[in-house]
Amino acid sequence: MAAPENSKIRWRSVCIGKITVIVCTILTILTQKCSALPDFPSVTYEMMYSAGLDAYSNQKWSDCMKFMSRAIEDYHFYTETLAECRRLCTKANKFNTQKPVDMQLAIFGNYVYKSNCIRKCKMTKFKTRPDNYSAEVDEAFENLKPYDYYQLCAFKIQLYQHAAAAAYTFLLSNKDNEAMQKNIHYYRSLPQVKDEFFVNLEEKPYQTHYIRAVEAYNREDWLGVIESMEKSTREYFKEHRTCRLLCEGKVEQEQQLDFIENIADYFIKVLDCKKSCGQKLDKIYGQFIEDFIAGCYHYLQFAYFKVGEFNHASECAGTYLLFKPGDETMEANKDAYLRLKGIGPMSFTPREDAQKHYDLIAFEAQLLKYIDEHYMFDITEVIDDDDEFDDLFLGDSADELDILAKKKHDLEEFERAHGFQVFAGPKELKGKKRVVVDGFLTDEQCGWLKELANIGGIKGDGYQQYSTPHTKHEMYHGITVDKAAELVEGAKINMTAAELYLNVSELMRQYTEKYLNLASPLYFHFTHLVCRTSLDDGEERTDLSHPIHADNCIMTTDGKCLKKLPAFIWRDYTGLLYLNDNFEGGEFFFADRNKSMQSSVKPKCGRLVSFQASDYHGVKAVTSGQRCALAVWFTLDRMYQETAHDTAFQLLAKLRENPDLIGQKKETEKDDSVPVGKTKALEVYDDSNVQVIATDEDLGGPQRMAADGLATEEECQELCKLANGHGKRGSGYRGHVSPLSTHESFEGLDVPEAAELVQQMKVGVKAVKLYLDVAERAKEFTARYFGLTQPLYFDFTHLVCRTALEDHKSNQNRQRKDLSHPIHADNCHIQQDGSCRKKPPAYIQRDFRYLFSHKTRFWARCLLHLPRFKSKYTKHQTA
Ligand SMILES: O=C(O)CCC(=O)C(=O)O
Ligand SMILES: [Fe+2]
Repeated sequence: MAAPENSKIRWRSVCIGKITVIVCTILTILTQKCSALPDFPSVTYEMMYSAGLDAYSNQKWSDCMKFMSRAIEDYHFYTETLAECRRLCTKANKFNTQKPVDMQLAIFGNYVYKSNCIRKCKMTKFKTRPDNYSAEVDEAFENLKPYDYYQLCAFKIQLYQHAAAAAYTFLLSNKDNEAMQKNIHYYRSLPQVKDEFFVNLEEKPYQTHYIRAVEAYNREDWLGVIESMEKSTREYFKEHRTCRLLCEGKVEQEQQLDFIENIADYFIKVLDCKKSCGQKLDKIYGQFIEDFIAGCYHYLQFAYFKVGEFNHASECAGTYLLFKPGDETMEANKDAYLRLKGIGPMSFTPREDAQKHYDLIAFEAQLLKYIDEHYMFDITEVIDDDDEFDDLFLGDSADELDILAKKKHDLEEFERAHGFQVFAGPKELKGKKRVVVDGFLTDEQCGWLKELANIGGIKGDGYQQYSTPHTKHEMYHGITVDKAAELVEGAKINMTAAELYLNVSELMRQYTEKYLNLASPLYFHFTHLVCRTSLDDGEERTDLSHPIHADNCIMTTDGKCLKKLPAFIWRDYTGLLYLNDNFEGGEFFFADRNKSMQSSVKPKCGRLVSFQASDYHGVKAVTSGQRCALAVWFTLDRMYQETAHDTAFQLLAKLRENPDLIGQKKETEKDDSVPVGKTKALEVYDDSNVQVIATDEDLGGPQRMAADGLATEEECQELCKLANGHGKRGSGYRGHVSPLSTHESFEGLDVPEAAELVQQMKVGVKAVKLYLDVAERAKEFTARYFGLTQPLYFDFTHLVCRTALEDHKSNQNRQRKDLSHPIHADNCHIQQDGSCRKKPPAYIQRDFRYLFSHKTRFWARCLLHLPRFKSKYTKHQTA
């Protein structure tokens, strides 16, 4: 059998730089004089541990033992004293929080006072002792590492009793440590090692008493049980308090945070630590005991019963039930006690200390649950914070309650007027702000919309033009509301169907807004009538029609909802209106962050389901037939509202006024409106030399990109020639020669000016066509790169050159401190506080901007100030 070894074979010095010098001096003192700690108040467990490690590596076994045991002793002294100071100061309050001018002020005032109290206490107890320990050393002590060294050093000098006890102590806290298991085994095999050598040197009083109580119980010594178990519970609460107080230590802070955020983050870490106290303490012989403290009262009630002290027995039964409500055995005992004389319901009032302990743990658990569900550890993570704001701002004054009642009444009126019936709410659907309402469409209306989708639907789910975007077993096709209006214009569908599409989506919007009781309006972000058609009817499938996802964030593998692009982070609510039920599968369902199903909704004609876009949801496989739905995503941000409704509305109004126009438009013209992503121009890029050289990450912000190769060298030269030869000074800046920097002149040529040049025969048509082509390329590439499914429009196109002025060509020029173009945004005015106001005279309609650049040999930098595009975002993450 192998001789004992240190559980961590590789030696790693934990010598702490700053203190090594001191340690060397102390070493000498300590090795000579192992006197009581107060003689050396400034010698800390950290120093002694370090000295012990030195002794260990120098094979000074006896010194190693001495230092390790002194280190352990000091660690106990230090932590107990620290807990004691914190305990003594818990009640140190100076400011009255009962009648405060400002509650927060009073609370923090008291913290200042408490902090002083703790500092004074530490000064008194620790005197000049340093109060700075490395997290690494503290962790070693928490894990009883010093016992590991101690056992090996003791073994080396054949102090088996010490070695066995230390090894055993270490093992109780490190059950899976194989090296120590082997050591214990070895020690046990030695003839000189007796069973009683294996003692737990870290046994706490509550554990000692508990063990005694159980032994007494086994002997049926009921008085013995009572005596020891009473002590055990008292000591347990004490130990628990100490453990919790020790959690109020230093916390590593990864980020620089605001005051309140800092406090909250700190508090959560402390709370997490406190929660672990139960796990840490509820152990006997290193074995975790479920419901430890409740179990103590079980023993007690039984022992009291045995000695005929029924009042105490009832009290302990009541205390047990506090921790384990509804426990059958104890309820039966309770019934039996109640039949005894002198025992009434009040006899079961839980013990005061137990009740206090319970209340604290329960409240902390509640807080932690809240934190778990709502706290944004990562600010990119989505939380359901709307309710909290509602809660915060909605007091319970009579006025506010009146408003609420009125809103509820309005909603009910709205439902009645339209014949809507709420089928399920938050309770059934297992999530707030979720609702299923029936009665939005008649069967006939569902038929029209379904037909509309089948006549005019475009392949894909509205975001990608693949016919099978989510599963290869189903085909998707859909139509937007503006396209539906175009179908009317092309005499492909009748007006009624398109009007219905427009109107029912508006009704969905209104209902969702009312149901959610929103203070600000909801806007359409994307409206899509979409069908999923099973491609292999009746086949066994394990996949989903739509995998679990959220509509406005990226679901991470650990279930977080990251509000980051490319998700549609501006989407706030989703409404799905179903059109049919004559298919198999296709149930909609809500899921939790572990992807477990919470509730499901069976689609049927006229059934609406509305929910928060951050809720996880999915669609079960459509195993046969076709499932159609009108899906609408709403946003609270007007900036993101789609134009499709306005376009459809206007076109339908025009067609109603001039029915002759219906069927007039030629097919070919219509083809231009195929969503971006499928145009010919774009397909060209698939094999072109365009290369994205920087993405949003490289460029430090979302929706940014830089690409090379959109024009060839010759094309660039050609464009520069056009700009240099014909650009107008100050073009675009009311003729100011140097509008942006006095060190540069600025020439530009917009598209009409370029066209005019052709007319005047100043330049050839080829050069201007190139100008237009390059602009078009950049526009298409932009749209494709950002996955836009609606066209971008040119707002302004400008071919410009900035030329360093002659006088600044010298060295002086290189030292210029100004910018060629001061920092600005293209569609808003930057305010002093850094925010950007989207208000005229800024070009608020501009959404994307592209610049083409070419450095010439001269001191000029030519730019094709490309379109400042107008767009609407209609991109979707692939679920
Ligand atoms: O059709 C449905 O029931 C849900 C579709 C969906 O979740 C989506 O398109 O994002
Ligand atoms: Fe969805």
